[in-house]
Amino acid sequence: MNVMTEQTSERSEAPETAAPAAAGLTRRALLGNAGAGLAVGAGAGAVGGWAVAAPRDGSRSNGAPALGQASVPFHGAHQAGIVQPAQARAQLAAFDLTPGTGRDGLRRLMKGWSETAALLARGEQAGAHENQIALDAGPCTLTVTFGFGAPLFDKTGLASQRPPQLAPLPDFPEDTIDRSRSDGDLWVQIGADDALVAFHALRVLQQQASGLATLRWQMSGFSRTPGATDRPRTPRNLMGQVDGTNNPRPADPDFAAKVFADGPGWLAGGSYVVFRRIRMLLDNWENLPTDRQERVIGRRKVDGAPLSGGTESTPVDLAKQNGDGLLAIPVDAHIRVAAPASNGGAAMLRRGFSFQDGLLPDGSLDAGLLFIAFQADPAHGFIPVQRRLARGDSLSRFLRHEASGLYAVPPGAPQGGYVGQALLEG
Ligand SMILES: C=CC1=C(C)c2cc3[nH]c(cc4nc(cc5[nH]c(cc1n2)c(C)c5CCC(=O)O)C(CCC(=O)O)=C4C)c(C)c3C=C
Ligand SMILES: [Fe+2]
Repeated sequence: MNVMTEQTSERSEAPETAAPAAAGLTRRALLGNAGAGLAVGAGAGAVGGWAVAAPRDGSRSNGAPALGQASVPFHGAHQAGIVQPAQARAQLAAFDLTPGTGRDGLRRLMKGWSETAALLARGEQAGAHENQIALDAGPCTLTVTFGFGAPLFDKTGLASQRPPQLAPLPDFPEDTIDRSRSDGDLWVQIGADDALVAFHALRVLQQQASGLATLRWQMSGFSRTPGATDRPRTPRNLMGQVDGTNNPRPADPDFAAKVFADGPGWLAGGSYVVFRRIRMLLDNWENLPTDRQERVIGRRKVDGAPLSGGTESTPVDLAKQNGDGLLAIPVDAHIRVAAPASNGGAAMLRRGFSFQDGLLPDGSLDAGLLFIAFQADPAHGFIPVQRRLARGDSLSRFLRHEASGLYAVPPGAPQGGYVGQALLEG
């Protein structure tokens, strides 16, 4: 049974990569199941209008394994953490290479990090750097995804291998980017359906990097917890919108062409990821009546259906007019301005997480979206779309782009190999 297929309607088309970790190898097994029982819920109760009766051992009432037992293999053609649905918790971070690390040091680091990520993804202990933070948890769908930032290539004598697509992103109008929370030599995206499991993975990787790379920035994110809704649904963001509906789907014939890079050789089957920390002006947003919020996005808030009619999954009709002759989806609606049809076919796979980092000096919430988008080429993905959004999107007046990064995401590592091997040993 595959827990991943239960998570949302969008998720059900993801490849079946999640599986129960082998019993006897999990951290939980090491403690004799003492930590089991909390993954889904505690006892019976009414949540969102429907009754929950979670078995005390943490297993699903439909016979699926407990949430904590679901695992996503680290090894494969593509890195884990791209096509799988976003987990409940995320740790995002960038590291800078320590002066003198060079290509040999980076090779050692990527080898060690890949070994650790593979162990943790199976629910095993981390070896020399184990700190027991997640000792009694299963793998909890942990994924660790690595990316290489542009400066890494110069620092390791690999400038000739740096793809032109890694050129710095342009400045967009109204950007207020804090460079100390942006960029970096190495990007790490950790996702898991448990906060301790995600934190544990980052802490272990940080300690393992000692002497080779230091943490440049770190951010925590979250999305919907599997099992929180009555049935699998597309998650909502902190503005209350259903977010992720019109993402490319793995089953689409052009999915790979949109998401995976076809070169240079060491990157073939990899991707490019754009990261943006986007703060939401929630006080302003929430002062807007729901019907105006819906016209800002172009979809209904209650169910994510396009304003051109139908249900969430109905294709958007950008030409549809209301009885008054006005466009059903306004000219400055987010889904019109961002659509591939408005941007020469530019597309990306969005896989973001919400964030909430306390209060700003003016008392407002420091909260929003850790926007993450994987794409075959940022020049035919994020860059043209963000250019148009910054000029003509009515959502942009409720947003502040505060941090940014662009990284090349190498293909997945085969069994016994490590991420970045083709670059570092090529
Ligand atoms: C440059 C790319 C994009 C940024 C930045 C961005 C920010 C952003 N988006 C939302 C909320 C929604 N976005 C939706 C759709 C959507 N967004 C983008 C691109 C960016 N969004 C695209 C390409 C699309 C799909 C357009 C289409 O083809 O229909 C939606 C609608 C539901 C969905 O399809 O996901 C919402 C809601 C926020 C809150 C935000 C910044 C914080
Ligand atoms: Fe969007």
